[in-house]
Amino acid sequence: MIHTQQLTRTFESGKETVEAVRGIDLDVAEGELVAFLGPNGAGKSTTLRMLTSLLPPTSGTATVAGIDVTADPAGVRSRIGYIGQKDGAGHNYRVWDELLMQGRFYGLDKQRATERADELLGTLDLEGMKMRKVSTLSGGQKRRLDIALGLIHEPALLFLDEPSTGMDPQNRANLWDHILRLREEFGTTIVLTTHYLEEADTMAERVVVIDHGRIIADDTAEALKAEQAGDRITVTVSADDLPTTREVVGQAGTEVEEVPADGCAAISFRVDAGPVALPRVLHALGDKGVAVNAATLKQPTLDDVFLNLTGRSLREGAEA
Ligand SMILES: Nc1ncnc2c1ncn2[C@@H]1O[C@H](COP(=O)(O)OP(=O)(O)OP(=O)(O)O)[C@@H](O)[C@H]1O
Repeated sequence: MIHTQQLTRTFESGKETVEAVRGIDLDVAEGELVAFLGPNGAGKSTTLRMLTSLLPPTSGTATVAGIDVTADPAGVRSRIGYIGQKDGAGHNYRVWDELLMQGRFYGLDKQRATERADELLGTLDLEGMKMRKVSTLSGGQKRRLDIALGLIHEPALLFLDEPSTGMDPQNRANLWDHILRLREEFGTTIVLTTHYLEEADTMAERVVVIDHGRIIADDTAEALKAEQAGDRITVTVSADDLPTTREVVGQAGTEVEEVPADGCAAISFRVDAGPVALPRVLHALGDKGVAVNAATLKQPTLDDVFLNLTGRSLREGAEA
């Protein structure tokens, strides 16, 4: 569905050259749900804008839905839906009129535009809003209308730039229900950007981590966490039990770290499958007569993955 080779975009800003996207190679298959995750300024939106033909690449190539973005930008646009960061609906129009206008803009005849508008009002739970002016909708309703507008011409590929930014958790969950339903019902390929870690983690099946204009990791959230960070067990034992604990832990895991405290020490170590390893380690320690004062298991987040890859926290970047 998407194929890019060394996709690059630079901006001239005064005397400075900003390398926003530096050679991205990406393949997205039909039906995938892919999240671009990265801190502010990483190049996510610029990449999306090139893929949607809104911005010409400085160099490199991109084929989207079988069409070269540089050779035929209008062809790309007719085959995709794009929902940008700012809402695109005209605030003085009624929801229904907005949908019909968008349908006609994409070349649907009146009957088809009406059918699609009706379908989408249903799919996106906006039936009650049909005759309301856009300006009177809540933030979550407006965002759902944006999505309906992006889908009116039944694109097989949908791009969403930070679809849930600024939404409260309930609206965000609701929006995700709708996005996931689109996939299930229509097999829509979805590419979105986010800097919400939890969102990328739980919703997208594939996470493309972007930093400084480059893809630095690309896999399922599960695989990224297992490869890049791993589960960590920490056991606290008395100083007397330290030598035996070191021995057991050395056999059970890797990357062992020791933090001494008053008369005791916390030993933490990395394991592959924490929930399985933890009881085994506790058993092994018990068998050797070690009294464990406390034990914790920490499973990694995508922030740990980002930290491991870059030495920086994505959370800090996102809040900057
Ligand atoms: N029109 C422009 N002129 C100059 N620099 C630009 C322009 N558009 C983007 N940039 C720069 O390109 C870099 C990448 O920006 P981009 O908007 O793609 O990042 P992003 O990952 O989408 O960030 P955010 O999460 O904040 O939306 C940033 O350094 C940004 O300042």
